[in-house]
Amino acid sequence: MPLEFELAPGRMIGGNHPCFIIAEIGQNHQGDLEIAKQMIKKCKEAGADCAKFQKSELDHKFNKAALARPYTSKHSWGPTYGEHKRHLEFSHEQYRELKAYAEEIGIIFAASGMDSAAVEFLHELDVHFFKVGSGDTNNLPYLETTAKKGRPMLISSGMQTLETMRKVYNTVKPINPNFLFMQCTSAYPLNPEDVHLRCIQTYQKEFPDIPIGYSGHESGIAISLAATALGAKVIERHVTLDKTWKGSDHAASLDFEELAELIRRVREVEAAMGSFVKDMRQCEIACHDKLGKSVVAKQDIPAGTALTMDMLTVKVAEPKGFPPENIYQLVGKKLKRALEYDETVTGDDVE
Ligand SMILES: CC(=O)N[C@H](C=O)[C@@H](O)[C@H](O)[C@H](O)COP(=O)(O)O
Ligand SMILES: C=C(OP(=O)(O)O)C(=O)O
Repeated sequence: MPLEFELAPGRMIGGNHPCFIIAEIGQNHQGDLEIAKQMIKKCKEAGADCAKFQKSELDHKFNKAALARPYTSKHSWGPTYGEHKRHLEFSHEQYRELKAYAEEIGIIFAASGMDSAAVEFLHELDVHFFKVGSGDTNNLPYLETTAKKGRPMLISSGMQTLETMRKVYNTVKPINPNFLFMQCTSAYPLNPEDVHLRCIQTYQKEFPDIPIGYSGHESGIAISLAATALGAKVIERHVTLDKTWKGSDHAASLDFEELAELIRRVREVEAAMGSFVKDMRQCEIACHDKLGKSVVAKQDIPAGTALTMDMLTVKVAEPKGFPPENIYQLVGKKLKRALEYDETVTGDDVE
């Protein structure tokens, strides 16, 4: 059985617990603390379980040459990648303020630690769990030190192979049993044909003792709902105040109306998943009473006749009678009483 575990105080995930919805603010705050707070508030109002950021310690996440790389994209906040990232990076003090604000308005605060130093800071910050972004999923030393902190881990899987995910499982599992994998394809925005929802099922088969989630970078909500129907226990989606703003992730994000709609629909899909057992449901009885069919006489049939199929038909009948799924059991049975054309046949009418 897939594991259930407590992701945050009082909030279990996995099993039949409600899907945990992470609104990924990421770096869509444009480097502006007030925008970040406004977004946390909107995450809460939309009904998300968690508002999430990305914390990097830039000298740990990137080497010097990567920081010096020119970044000429229209989404760039500086001439080099380092300057771009520095513009988007909140300080420790600002993180403390954001976490306090999230707690004040009653939404779980989280951030992915984008390198081991960031994880160290988030651990000090006392986040409830660690999100491992796809960039660190094959970073085995990072996984080991993060797992040893003893907090639950949500491990994304963009840019990875199944072989690598097996290594990740074998690295984390012996240290920390409370983790899950999230299907993810790291492209922004993500085309439907690149989503590969079936990998959710691959993970469920390969790693049957952990819950599976979905981190999506597509547009719209349909694919995340399908992921829920396939059993995703955590859904993470980027959110934005404006999809047209500068920044690599805005176009692949949900606005807050879409986020609210996603959450409503996720709850609807969860309610609809129901039982593996097929049966007539209580709520179907009224329809069955009105439109359920019975066996009726296709002709006048004298008492004592041995029934044949050509004497019988199936109709919505009053009163209800013999169930059509058992009609062949009537063949050869003797009638105890005469039946008129169109009369309901009941079990009591035959010997
Ligand atoms: C793989 C990964 O980390 N992906 C993150 C999570 O989805 C993204 O938010 C990136 O941080 C973002 O797309 C980077 O954009 P730029 O390079 O413009 O800062
Ligand atoms: C990169 C991240 O997530 P994902 O890989 O799930 O998109 C993240 O959480 O920072």
